Amino acid sequence: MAAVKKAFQVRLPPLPSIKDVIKLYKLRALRELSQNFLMEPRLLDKIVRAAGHIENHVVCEVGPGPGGITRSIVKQGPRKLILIEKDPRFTPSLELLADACKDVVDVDIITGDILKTDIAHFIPKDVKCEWTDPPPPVNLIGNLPFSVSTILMIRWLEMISKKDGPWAFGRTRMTLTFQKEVAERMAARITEKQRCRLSVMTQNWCIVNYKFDIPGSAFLPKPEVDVGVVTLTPLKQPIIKLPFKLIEKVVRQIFSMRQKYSIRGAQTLFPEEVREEMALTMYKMAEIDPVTRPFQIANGEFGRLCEAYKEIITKYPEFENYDYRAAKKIKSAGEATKP
Ligand SMILES: C[S@@+](CC[C@H](N)C(=O)[O-])C[C@H]1O[C@@H](n2cnc3c(N)ncnc32)[C@H](O)[C@@H]1O
Repeated sequence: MAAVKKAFQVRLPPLPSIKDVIKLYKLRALRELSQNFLMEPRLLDKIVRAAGHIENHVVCEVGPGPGGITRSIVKQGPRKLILIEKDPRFTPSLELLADACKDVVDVDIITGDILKTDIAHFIPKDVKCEWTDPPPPVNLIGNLPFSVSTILMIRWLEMISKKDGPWAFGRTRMTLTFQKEVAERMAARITEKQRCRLSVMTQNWCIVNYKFDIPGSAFLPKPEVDVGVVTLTPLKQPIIKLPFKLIEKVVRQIFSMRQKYSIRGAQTLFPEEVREEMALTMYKMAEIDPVTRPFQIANGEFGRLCEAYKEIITKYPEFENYDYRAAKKIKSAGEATKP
């Protein structure tokens, strides 16, 4: 099948509709793989448009499923398409599409788990840009499976912090869908209801742009929640310039008691005997009011708290590996075995 490339749109030869593809290959949606298919071409195009200019770009799509978004991507004339799909039942329909556009787009179909796939391996080396340059001609796009979206985002943020994987090529942009609540958390600013660990972590490395909502009714089968479309562009400089794991630990513990004074969460960074004293020192060094609630702390203020924590653990290295949850488990196991 020959595909014709126009100025800004690739016209594909006629293909069966996504609905027919699902019927043809008997693709009953699997709940365990968070399969909710988007059928409406207008919405599929809208997601891809949110990614901005992708003509001649290398595009990696996560979870293409029957290929609805994939078709919209192809129409924009990317140079190369990398499709990562865990469910092998979709391979024939993706191969059908790859064959239909083989004259204009080079398509790699990878049947595998996004959490175990080294995307960078499939990205041509010549797209590499400097970190401070505008983003490289590489885009990650996906109507993500709900079951992996948050884990994936945290992993990708760690890769961004290390300029690793798809970010070894520069500030690779992402256009992704999340459960509406998760998307709102990622974008939540100081004092907003959804503000949480994910807000601080995401905003520390990326500009988060909440684009639009998609109602659950647009998917087949209909999920119980609506969906939010978000674009993420890595920042040239993170707000907190410290190692990912240190920031994650401080932010996680501070948000562990969301409704309490934030110092209560910060105390859990230290062993019981020194907890109150050390957390107070940390707050004094950072010049943060201990009675502030976690969602009232700005990203830059979290930065000062992380710097203060780093100074404390440099002075007292014995606190560095303190793990509140593990210590609590050991304590309660000890109490359970007491006569
Ligand atoms: C919400 S559906 C989206 C399907 C399609 N892109 C659409 O918009 O209609 C999520 C897709 O991700 C796939 N998937 C689930 N877990 C995955 C994983 N760990 N790695 C790669 N793909 C995965 C599912 O099989 C499914 O095709």
